[in-house]
Amino acid sequence: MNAETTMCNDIAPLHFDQVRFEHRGHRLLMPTSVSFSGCRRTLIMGPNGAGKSLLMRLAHGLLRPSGGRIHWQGTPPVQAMVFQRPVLLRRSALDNLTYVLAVHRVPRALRKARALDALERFGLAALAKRPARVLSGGEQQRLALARAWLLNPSVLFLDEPTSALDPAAIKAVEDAVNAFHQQGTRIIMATHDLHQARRLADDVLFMYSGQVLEHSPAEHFFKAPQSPEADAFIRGELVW
Ligand SMILES: Nc1ncnc2c1ncn2[C@@H]1O[C@H](COP(=O)(O)OP(=O)(O)OP(=O)(O)O)[C@@H](O)[C@H]1O
Repeated sequence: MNAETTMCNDIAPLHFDQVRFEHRGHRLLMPTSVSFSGCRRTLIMGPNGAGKSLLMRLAHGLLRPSGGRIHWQGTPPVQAMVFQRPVLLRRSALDNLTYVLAVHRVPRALRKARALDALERFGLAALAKRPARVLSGGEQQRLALARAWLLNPSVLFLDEPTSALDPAAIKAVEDAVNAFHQQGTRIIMATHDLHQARRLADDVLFMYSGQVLEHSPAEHFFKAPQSPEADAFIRGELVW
């Protein structure tokens, strides 16, 4: 067993046990039981409105379930989340990163060097002084990833992080996702981009209309989906 496998096995599994979510009388997530373990790249797929973001927000603790139980089997790991539209402070790219380090009580003397190092890693060194909010969509997303990188998360949630990006920016984000994975981070990422899922997924969780219809290894999912909805989705015939 290599060091990476050992490290990943140390990340607590996350279990959903009959978790449901309702809002104003509408059941948006049907009772769902799924688990996330190891350091796999799990891609949550499904058409618009299927409940992908909802599931991720519940998993990351941003929403409370209406019923059922979400629990980490062991010590809850360090987690970070990257959103479709990054939420950045009205400060420079560099200051967005030093701010996070300050919040996490990293000694002041170390902050700038660490932040510059993260900017460099994500190809943003030349933009360090630029206001974060004027960066392009792809640059903002890389800045959000750099910010997550500073936290050294064991679990990284990404909610459709490339949906507004051009092909080069998509590749940069996917390379970053793989860099996290290679350092031993469990990836849980929502997308409706089939090509992206084929490139990245170790396993696929397919959602449709507030239900998880399948959770299977990527190879199985793409070759032999178990539900007619997933089959239609893979053939590009299921839009919502
Ligand atoms: N916090 C919330 N409160 C009330 N309704 C919500 C909440 N979050 C999501 N919804 C609703 O739940 C349904 C599922 O939304 P969700 O954003 O999870 O879908 P999705 O699969 O991520 O879709 P998309 O691919 O379009 O982003 C939608 O009908 C949405 O309007």
